[in-house]
Amino acid sequence: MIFHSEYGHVEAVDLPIHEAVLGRAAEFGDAVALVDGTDGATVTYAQLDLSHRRFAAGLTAAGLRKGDVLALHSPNTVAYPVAFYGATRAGASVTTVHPLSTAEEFAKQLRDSSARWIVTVSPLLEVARRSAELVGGIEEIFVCDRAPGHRSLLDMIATDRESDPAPVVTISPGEDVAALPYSSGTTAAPKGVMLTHRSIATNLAQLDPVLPMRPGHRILAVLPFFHIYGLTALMNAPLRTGATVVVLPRFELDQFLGAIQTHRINGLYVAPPIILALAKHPAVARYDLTSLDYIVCSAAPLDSRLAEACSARLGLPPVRQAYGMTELSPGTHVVPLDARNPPPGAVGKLLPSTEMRIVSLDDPTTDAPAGAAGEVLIRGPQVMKGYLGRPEETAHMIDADGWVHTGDIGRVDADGWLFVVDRVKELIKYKGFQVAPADLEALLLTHESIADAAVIGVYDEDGNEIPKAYVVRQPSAPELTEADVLSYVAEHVAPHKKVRRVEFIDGVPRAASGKILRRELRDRETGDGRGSHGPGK
Ligand SMILES: CC(C)(COP(=O)(O)OP(=O)(O)OC[C@H]1O[C@@H](n2cnc3c(N)ncnc32)[C@H](O)[C@@H]1OP(=O)(O)O)[C@@H](O)C(=O)NCCC(=O)NCCSC(=O)/C=C/c1ccc(O)cc1
Repeated sequence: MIFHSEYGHVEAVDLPIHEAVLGRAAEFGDAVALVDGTDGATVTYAQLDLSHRRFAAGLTAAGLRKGDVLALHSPNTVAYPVAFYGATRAGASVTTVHPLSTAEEFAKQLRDSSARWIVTVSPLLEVARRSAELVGGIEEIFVCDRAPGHRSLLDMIATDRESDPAPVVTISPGEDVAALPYSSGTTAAPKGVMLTHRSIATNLAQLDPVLPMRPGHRILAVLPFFHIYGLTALMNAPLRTGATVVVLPRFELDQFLGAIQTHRINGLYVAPPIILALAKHPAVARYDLTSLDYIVCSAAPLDSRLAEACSARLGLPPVRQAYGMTELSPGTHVVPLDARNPPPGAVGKLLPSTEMRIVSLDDPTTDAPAGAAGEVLIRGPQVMKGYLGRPEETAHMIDADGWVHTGDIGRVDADGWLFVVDRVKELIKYKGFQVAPADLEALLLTHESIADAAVIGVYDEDGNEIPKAYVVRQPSAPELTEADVLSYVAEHVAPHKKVRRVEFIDGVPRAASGKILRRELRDRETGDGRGSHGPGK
């Protein structure tokens, strides 16, 4: 059985993403597009429009050509959209990079994506330089602020390029890749997710009826733009509709609450750890948060009691969940802003032009019985083009009929609300960031005192899923401690991928094929086989 959207159909948006988003920028003119939440500096729509065109011209003058890949390596700043849309206007595909990636992680992404250009910020310049050295072939590293020896975006957009106008590059929206974020998927190697101009632009149109934005609306961008959630909900969607985006470089509770108060924020798009803070942290009481109209939460499972505590404390309608994934540009389900009594725990209803199946976990060719849980399959214009250079993994993810096998287990109630109840894929979500257990296992095995290792997700006291390692010591290394293991991993990975708990065991349970029997580890964790891989609902 195929579930269809009650919101009907939207036409595919056949525009380059910079046109789809900034097409009305001239009309919005002097309205404020972006506010730097750290110092209050503003960028108007007219300035954003002009500066991204100048940056495109600067990149073209530097030698960037259509089809080149540019790595954007920055926390959220007001320059981020200028760099992103400037690069796509010049014809580049933008691979977005976690600003806290280690040089090795960044180098892997540069190598896999064949990136030739980097845009970074001065505090991250050393990592960017080291990554570039590790791979070679990088033409130039630009900085969004200023650093000796590197061209600055600020100077490039200040240049009067009347004689060197923005390049005219012909883009095929359905074919050309606008964004190339990296996803851990289910395997160790992160994979480049090819999102075309059309798939991202169409997803914005699909979100319109359920999460409308408008001029005068003020949105706080604290989740990172480098992930598709932030890129879509916090950058593309508001800038397309004339709203104002207040930008913060990272989540720091007082700064975040202060920004809501100062900038009279209307809409928050967050992940579960922020709902936790809003529900429980004493600091929340010190700020005037009465400007808030709604909160949307996505990226990881949200406990419904926590959601309820948050909305009750702030006197808001129920927290709206949304569901999606990088491979889906990202949205497929949203609890609409105007839904009166969404059932607690629902992640939403199907977006327009999106189809879904719920298939049996034992036999994916058959549907699960009505109302029963099964794997969620999705089809629609927001489906990615594929994983860059990985046809087999693409075919594994998108079947011959165009269905994306999400790896999430869900059920649909009689009113069409989707509930995500578990996950079939071996992926840990730490605060909404993907962590592939196989990635950490491979790293642990490079430690000379570790004979074998397995990693699973367990839940901490706040309900966050965290990576836990089961480690078998080498017989020659009985002195290896938990602290040794934690610090070894921390030295080699971005902070969100850190192993946060260690248990030493005599042997990793494996099938005859060598595959780790994670279910046995989970059972061992909970004693009853439930709960260690679900948010406790
Ligand atoms: C803001 C969060 C929720 C919490 O921030 P945090 O507590 O500071 O933790 P971080 O995760 O940012 O940082 C990890 C660690 O690094 C540290 N850190 C941090 N920035 C620094 C620093 N600049 N220096 C040094 N140390 C630092 C930080 O303190 C922290 O330390 P620790 O507490 O030990 O974990 C953060 O985790 C976060 O942004 N999570 C969301 C990730 C995310 O966007 N995922 C989206 C995936 S795509 C998706 O799901 C799409 C869904 C979707 C569906 C439908 C739609 O319609 C739309 C979207």
